[in-house]
Amino acid sequence: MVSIGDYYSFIPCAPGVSDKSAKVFVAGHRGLVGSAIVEKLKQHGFTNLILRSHAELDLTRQADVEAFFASEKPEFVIVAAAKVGGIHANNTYPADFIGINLQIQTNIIDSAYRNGTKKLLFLGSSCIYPKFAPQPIPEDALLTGTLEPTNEWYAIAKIAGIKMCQAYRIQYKWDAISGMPTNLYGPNDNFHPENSHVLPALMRRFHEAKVKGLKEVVVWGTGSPLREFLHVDDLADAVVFMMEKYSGLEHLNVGSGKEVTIKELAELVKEVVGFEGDLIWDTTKPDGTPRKLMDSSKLAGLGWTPKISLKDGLVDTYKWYSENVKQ
Ligand SMILES: NC(=O)C1=CN([C@@H]2O[C@H](COP(=O)(O)OP(=O)(O)OC[C@H]3O[C@@H](n4cnc5c(N)ncnc54)[C@H](OP(=O)(O)O)[C@@H]3O)[C@@H](O)[C@H]2O)C=CC1
Ligand SMILES: C[C@H]1O[C@H](OP(=O)(O)OP(=O)(O)OC[C@H]2O[C@@H](n3cnc4c(=O)[nH]c(N)nc43)[C@H](O)[C@@H]2O)[C@@H](O)[C@@H](O)C1=O
Repeated sequence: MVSIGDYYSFIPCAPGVSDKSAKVFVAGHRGLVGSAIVEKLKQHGFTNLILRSHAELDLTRQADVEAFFASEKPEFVIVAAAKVGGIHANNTYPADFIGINLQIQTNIIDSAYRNGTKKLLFLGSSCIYPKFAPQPIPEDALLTGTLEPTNEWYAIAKIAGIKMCQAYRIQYKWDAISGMPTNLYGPNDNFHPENSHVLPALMRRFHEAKVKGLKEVVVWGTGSPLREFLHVDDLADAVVFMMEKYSGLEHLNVGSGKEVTIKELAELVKEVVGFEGDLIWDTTKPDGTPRKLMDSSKLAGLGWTPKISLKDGLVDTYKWYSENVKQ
């Protein structure tokens, strides 16, 4: 039997982004993901990138976004702008995480469709899946169970983004696709002490402890949760790959396929940074989802695989941090 997904996965003459002079709008180009995508597009020879900083274009403002699309008419759009943060930020600012993300993605997706964009890629996150999803998590685990409470607001916004792309594909035969990255890291990450994700938070904390000669560093939770990490250059590579090769109703998982416990991650970051003191576990802080390893075999089946190991990626990120972040 042909499912609705199979039927609408094919749009006649759905264009991939192959013309290197095509106008490509990367929303959020100064962030971790957006900056890596811009570099990757340049490496692939794209010459006509449309970029706006947050100060130049506030994507939560519907009228401004509509005016921008009406005047620029980008042919391809990659949505890497969002309100993003780690477990503490998600848990502390639920209104921002649901409200800002719904506004940004809705404004961009609708304006892109109405102004003739040929293809749009929306980025979600592995937190869209139920807290106790089967592992590794297949795409069809979406909406099969209760979400992790620390990030349900953000997850609901991201699920709405996937569904909006699907609805526009079904109703308008428009080529909107979605990619769900696992936990990302790399140059240009957010190293805020409380609001960032675990990897940049620990890199900064270990680095500062090394510089100050401290004997101990506090790490949140029990250390037992498992996380899958992907270097942002691999994610950027997958994004360009999907823009060129994928046109389908279903969102695609983008992961490394490798998981570590937070304790193992902390030991690895400690080693790369060269901090020699002890780890103290603050179990008053939440662990979040116990495990979220994604099944990325659909993307692998199309021919994409990650290349950067966690160790190499950490060394690369710490080099960038040492050279670029004010001490
Ligand atoms: N980092 C991760 O581990 C993961 C990220 N993702 C997804 O990847 C995407 C990018 O995340 P990431 O690069 O990490 O996030 P960042 O916070 O590094 O970058 C987000 C970018 O969006 C911009 N932005 C935010 N709000 C607005 C606004 N109202 N108007 C214009 N620009 C705005 C930010 O600009 P400014 O800083 O000036 O506000 C920033 O440049 C998101 O969709 C996220 O959900 C998915 C899985 C994991
Ligand atoms: C990408 C993903 O990121 C978020 O989910 P998360 O994976 O739980 O994110 P996290 O990186 O903040 O934490 C991972 C683990 O690490 C532990 N942990 C230890 N020490 C620190 C620490 O110092 N900071 C942080 N942030 N976590 C720490 C922490 O307690 C947790 O067990 C979502 O909200 C959502 O944004 C999303 O989609």
